[in-house]
Amino acid sequence: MSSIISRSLSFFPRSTMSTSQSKLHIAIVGVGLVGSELINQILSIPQPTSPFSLISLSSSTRTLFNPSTPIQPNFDWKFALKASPNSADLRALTTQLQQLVAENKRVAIVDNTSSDDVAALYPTWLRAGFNVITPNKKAFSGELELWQDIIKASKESGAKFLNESTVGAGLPIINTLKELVASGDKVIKIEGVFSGTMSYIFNEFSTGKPDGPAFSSVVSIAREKGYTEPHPADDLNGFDVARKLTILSRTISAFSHTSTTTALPTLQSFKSVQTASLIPPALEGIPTGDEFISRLPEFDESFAKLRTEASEEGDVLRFVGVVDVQGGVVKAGLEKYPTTHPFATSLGGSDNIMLFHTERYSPRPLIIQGAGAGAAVTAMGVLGDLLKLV
Ligand SMILES: NC(=O)C1=CN([C@@H]2O[C@H](COP(=O)(O)OP(=O)(O)OC[C@H]3O[C@@H](n4cnc5c(N)ncnc54)[C@H](OP(=O)(O)O)[C@@H]3O)[C@@H](O)[C@H]2O)C=CC1
Ligand SMILES: N[C@@H](CC=O)C(=O)O
Ligand code: NA
Repeated sequence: MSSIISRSLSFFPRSTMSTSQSKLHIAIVGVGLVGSELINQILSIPQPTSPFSLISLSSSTRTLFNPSTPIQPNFDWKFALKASPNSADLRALTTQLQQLVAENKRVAIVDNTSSDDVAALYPTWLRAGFNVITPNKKAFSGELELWQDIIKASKESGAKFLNESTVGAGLPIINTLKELVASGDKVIKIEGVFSGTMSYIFNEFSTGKPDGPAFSSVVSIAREKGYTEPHPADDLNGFDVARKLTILSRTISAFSHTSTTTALPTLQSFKSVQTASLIPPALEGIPTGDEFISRLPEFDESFAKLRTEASEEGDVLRFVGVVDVQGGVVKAGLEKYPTTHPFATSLGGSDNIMLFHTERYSPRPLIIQGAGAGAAVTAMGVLGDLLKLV
């Protein structure tokens, strides 16, 4: 991590980074796994030269806001946030941040929640001149109108939205895709393993042998490792992959300067993606992640049967996604691959792998692979976006 930070910092002349007026004022909303790690990473940048001033933190219940005394490395922010007399109020925070913009200060708001309500505020924040940085997929993969309003608001005000960690966590997926299409390349197809959780589950569960660990036990471990969404069903129903495919499709359409993407369907939301869920019907709609995990062992036998069938054909199971621009298809589901296929041989842990087939990268695709979930790599992608702003 530190090598990435020091490499990025060396891009910026020190004289432009040190005054508090010129620093980027950061307000963080959501201090769970990713949010806490992001705070650590921001505060690990040597303070005198840091381009950032961390001025506000919000959980779902409390807020700290103090632009005159930014948060410093040894400050016990967890205790201070819990003890704060100010309840969380994003409308009030918006007004406070507007005051900073009026004083010519640069502001970025970082959403580390998975909340639709927070995501719905992005157009307001962009119009107010705040840059929006987030690993939250909701706004970019939800209703088309919100996505269109975000693009419009960013164009109107010049404030940026950056969302690298929404696909492949810290892997450089969104930035690479934007550069490919903005430079005139034409995407033919993107395919791969887009879920760290699904990757971990099937790398462990389906190795080509007829038996192995119980499905429910690998799901529990994926959750303990911090790979899953707050509710693991959001991974297992394929919606997390469908959201990522929606983000990629919309990024292609929004940042291309050619009109060669006409076959690509305009997705009304991630629900328009053809998605094959792995949730047994009896577990649909279970409200909490804990209850979901406790009921999952009831279905271990049927998952074991799928594993045995694949193994008898010399195959492994992998959950994959495709954005087929030429064929006009966007889909996600469980597939079988021979044990010699790269999806079987080269993935480990929470690895994602994405193959970009483009006019320039043809016949051999551009391939990006590495950890695609986990707090450290996700926060790094968010910090990378913040560094792009300074
Ligand atoms: N974990 C990973 O590997 C990856 C995660 N992501 C994305 O990063 C985001 C965060 O994930 P993660 O940290 O794992 O999730 P967590 O559940 O650990 O953290 C989310 C936090 O958001 C807070 N929150 C919810 N609603 C609000 C609100 N209205 N205002 C302020 N805070 C709120 C919750 O706070 P409270 O505790 O107070 O309820 C919770 O602590 C998600 O969108 C996820 O999809 C993206 C890539 C990878
Ligand atoms: N739950 C997601 C986290 C990253 O987006 C995944 O498993 O990939
Ligand atoms: Na990424």
